[in-house]
Amino acid sequence: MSTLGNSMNIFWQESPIGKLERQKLLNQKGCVVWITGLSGSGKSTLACSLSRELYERGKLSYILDGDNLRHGLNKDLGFKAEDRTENIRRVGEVAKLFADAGLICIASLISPYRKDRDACRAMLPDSNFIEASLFLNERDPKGLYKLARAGKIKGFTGIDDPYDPPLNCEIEINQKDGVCPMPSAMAGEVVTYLEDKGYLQD
Ligand SMILES: Nc1ncnc2c1ncn2[C@@H]1O[C@H](COP(=O)(O)OS(=O)(=O)O)[C@@H](OP(=O)(O)O)[C@H]1O
Ligand SMILES: Nc1ncnc2c1ncn2[C@@H]1O[C@H](COP(=O)(O)OP(=O)(O)O)[C@@H](O)[C@H]1O
Repeated sequence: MSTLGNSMNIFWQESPIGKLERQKLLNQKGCVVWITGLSGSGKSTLACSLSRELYERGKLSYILDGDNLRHGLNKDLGFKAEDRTENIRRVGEVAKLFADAGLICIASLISPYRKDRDACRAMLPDSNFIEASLFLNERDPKGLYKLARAGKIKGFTGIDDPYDPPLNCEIEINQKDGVCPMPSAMAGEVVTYLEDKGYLQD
């Protein structure tokens, strides 16, 4: 019996089927690929391309996209620092459940604060948290940078709200000779990492 946060008298309920059995069923290892980067840096594009590539190899993944989660689970949160921190904490907890289910969970969020990403990493066992960082040219398909620069959006990441780049991430995707890699090439980098580390078999 324990007391956690605001909950008292709570008990951990064991499941009859464990992570190892689920992984065997799926012939893969559960993990979290956490994609971080500025708005418009290509996070969703990489997440989608990676999910499709894994599907084509018979591997089950699920995307947790920041924008999408703010339509439901996180719709009570805004963009002030404590809301972003709570956003990342919740997504970290959900990602942990997906990884425990045996899936390759792809989280794509700006996740601007290093301490919040590190807290998610600490939730996952056995280095199952793979941080992929995007350093690509800024794009503005939604017109948000234009609005932020005009002062019409306050606290926009990279304009008047901070972004802490990772110091030691597992995968770094950069421009090559000033050219942005194709989405399939970005996904390929991540797939190669997962393959080399043994995540694509049980
Ligand atoms: N102030 C401000 N700063 C940054 N981004 C903003 C802001 N307001 C709205 N948006 C839109 O919200 C998307 C980012 O949501 P996230 O949940 O990934 O953000 S965070 O991780 O909590 O910082 C982000 O989506 P992406 O462009 O896909 O990153 C924007 O569309
Ligand atoms: N590797 C890429 N090559 C060319 N265009 C890209 C690439 N990655 C993203 N884009 C384009 O850049 C824009 C922003 O990408 P998106 O994935 O929505 O970024 P984010 O999720 O980080 O906001 C989109 O218009 C997308 O089509």
